[in-house]
Amino acid sequence: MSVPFQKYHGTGNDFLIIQADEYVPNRGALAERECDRDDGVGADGILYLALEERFNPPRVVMTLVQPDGATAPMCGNGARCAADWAMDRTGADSVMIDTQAGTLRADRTDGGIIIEMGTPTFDPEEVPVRADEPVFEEEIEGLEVTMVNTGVPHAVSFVDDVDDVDLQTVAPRVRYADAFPVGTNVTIASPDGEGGFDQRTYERGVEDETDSCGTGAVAIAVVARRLGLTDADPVEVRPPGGDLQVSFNDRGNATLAGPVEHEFDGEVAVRSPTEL
Ligand SMILES: N[C@@H](CCC[C@H](N)C(=O)O)C(=O)O
Repeated sequence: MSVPFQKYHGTGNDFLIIQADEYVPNRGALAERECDRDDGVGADGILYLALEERFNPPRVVMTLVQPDGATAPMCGNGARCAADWAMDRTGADSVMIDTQAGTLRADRTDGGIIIEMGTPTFDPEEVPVRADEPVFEEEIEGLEVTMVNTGVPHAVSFVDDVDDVDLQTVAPRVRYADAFPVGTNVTIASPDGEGGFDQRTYERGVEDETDSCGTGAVAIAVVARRLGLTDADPVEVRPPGGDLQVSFNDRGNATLAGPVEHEFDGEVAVRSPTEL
């Protein structure tokens, strides 16, 4: 048996998209196999999308299954890819994306897709981090981090030059630190001198650095504003895979904007339950 997929990426953060009503007996096993860049199609995750066209604007229920087989409550670039996918199918220029972290509005722009990212929080219970107070610029496993949740947890650290950091060595220690009951993504940023930042993120669930992370870009902008490191709006954030813009609206919510590309389509084999 096989199921069709569409491959999308948002600034290099790439996903297989599978319609949620396709029969996939073990979503975790499929993600582990097909996200592998040597033996599978290769991706940072599989997005299962259920399109509900009866609403105006149309709605999409999004579930991200990561390469480790687990689901994540939110994904900024994934949500932008999901929006583009839904807009291609419906002709709409706006859609609502239902995620485990809330319902987000997405709109088509000249340069790609912009999405409203919910309200970021430093509250230790909501990040979550084992601490009595919000964690600002505290050393955890050798890295000075500020903890924020932008849909998923990020440990944000500002450094002089992101390219000077050995992320593969530094990040796993922080990602698995005892302070984080559900782990954390690790995002480093260096100021560009004009209110923007270069970004690198080591992602929980991928267990590796990715070319871009949308919730990470928002985390950088939110923390930088809070620490007085920028007053730019939009804040330009540059992960290795492309350029993202983070803005702030009247409701205190961040928006995330950037390009999305539909790369190719294909099919992946799925096993029937009797073969598992
Ligand atoms: N790449 C995503 C974030 C995906 C979830 C993350 N790896 C987690 O497990 O928290 C993004 O663009 O935000």
